[in-house]
Amino acid sequence: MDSALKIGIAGLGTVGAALAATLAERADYLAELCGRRIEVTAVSARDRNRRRGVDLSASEWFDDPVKLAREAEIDVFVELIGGDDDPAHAAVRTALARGCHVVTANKALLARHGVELARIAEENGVILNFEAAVAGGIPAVKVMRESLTGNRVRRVFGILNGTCNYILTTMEREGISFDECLAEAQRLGYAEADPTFDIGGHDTAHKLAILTSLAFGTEIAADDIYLEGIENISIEDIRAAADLGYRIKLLGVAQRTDTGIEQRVHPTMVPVSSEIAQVDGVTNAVAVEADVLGELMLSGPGAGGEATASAVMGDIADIAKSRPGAQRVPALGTPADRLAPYERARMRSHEGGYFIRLSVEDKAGVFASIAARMAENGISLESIVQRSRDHTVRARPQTVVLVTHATMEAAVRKAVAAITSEGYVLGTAQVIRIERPIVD
Ligand SMILES: NC(=O)c1ccc[n+]([C@@H]2O[C@H](COP(=O)([O-])OP(=O)(O)OC[C@H]3O[C@@H](n4cnc5c(N)ncnc54)[C@H](O)[C@@H]3O)[C@@H](O)[C@H]2O)c1
Ligand SMILES: N[C@@H](CCO)C(=O)O
Ligand code: NA
Repeated sequence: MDSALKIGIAGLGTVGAALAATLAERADYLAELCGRRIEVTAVSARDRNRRRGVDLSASEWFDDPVKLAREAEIDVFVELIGGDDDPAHAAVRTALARGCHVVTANKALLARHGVELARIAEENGVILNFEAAVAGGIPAVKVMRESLTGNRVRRVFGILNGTCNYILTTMEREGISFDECLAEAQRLGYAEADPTFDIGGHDTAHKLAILTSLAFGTEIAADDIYLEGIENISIEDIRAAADLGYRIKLLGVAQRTDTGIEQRVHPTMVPVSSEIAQVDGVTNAVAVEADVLGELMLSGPGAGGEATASAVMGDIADIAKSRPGAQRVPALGTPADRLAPYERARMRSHEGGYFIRLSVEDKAGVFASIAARMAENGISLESIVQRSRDHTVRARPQTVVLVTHATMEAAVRKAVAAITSEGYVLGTAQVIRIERPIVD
């Protein structure tokens, strides 16, 4: 048997503790599979005394993860701290620069510094693996990076945040409030340390930026992704969507257009009959349209300690099995210095269907006025429905729900602004884009 692969784990929270426990529990099995033992020889976390359900007494303790990355006697540095800044950034750079392989689950770090880190890995002939950073336990990175090479991708999209999907599903199924659902997602270990990253869509944007680079061979461009979170999705929206045969999902979508690559994250309506609409709870999905392969959808556990530890363990085992020398394929699929510049398509040019929910005063002419403003902006309507709880009583406010045929984002914005300026709209118009699913 070859000499043991020594690993240092920085971050012993939900994922780090689950990883350490999993590696310990199946040490012999992994040794058999990899031809060498995987030993955790160094660890770092904030609280040395916290109970983590695994015996780490044989590992050297470092209070400073950067010191661990710089000085520990390790072959692989596993970064499970989180955040796009130091110490995670400094620790990963330090480890790569000194010739250690790196495995990370940190999508925020990769979205901001991924190209730089891939370059340092290539310069030093070491491996940078990050399967857990996109869609948790689903093998999405490897598929995009390796299995689809040679295809031209037209669109890649998915449910990339387990916390949001858990909230939306649980609100619909169990009628529990948004805040209660979020608290439960936090308790289950799905949410980020700061959950506004989840519900505000930032976490989905980080993962989308990485997926876009892998899918289109471009630099990672996380800034300025069009972003809307799920904070404003109410149970009324979920019910109105259901009445029309749709479910609401937070999707990250990247697609090639005539003017560049469109990247957007927003609540999206998908037909209830589609495969992606059935992806419930913490489950994630990644869907791809590729020219040789056709259509593909992967789904599976997207967050949580064990699911994420599974992806990290696979990345470590890949390194244990690899022969000395450089990575089989570059971290981002394309060598860092050959990544194409990212050309962003403007969101105003986005074309698709829209769901619009308006709360309006109950007075004569409103319905006709709404229809007229839509027509003036060249928007053709699939349906326009006035929803009133009691048709025998003139109740106010009234709800009007519109579904458009494919139209331009700019036209929808103009029409909604025109309707709002008429003075009969109460509150803010709710606009949710409709996505064509990959498998109906
Ligand atoms: N929880 C999930 O389901 C999940 C899934 C995929 C990816 N991730 C990613 O994995 C990483 C870890 O997530 P988590 O949920 O385990 O987070 P966590 O907050 O539970 O754990 C973070 C760990 O890092 C340690 N840490 C933080 N700052 C430190 C510092 N300055 N020095 C030393 N240690 C420090 C903490 O002590 C803790 O042990 C993040 O990048 C996260 O985005 C998490
Ligand atoms: N907070 C993330 C963890 C997995 O990346 C989520 O809920 O999907
Ligand atoms: Na993954």
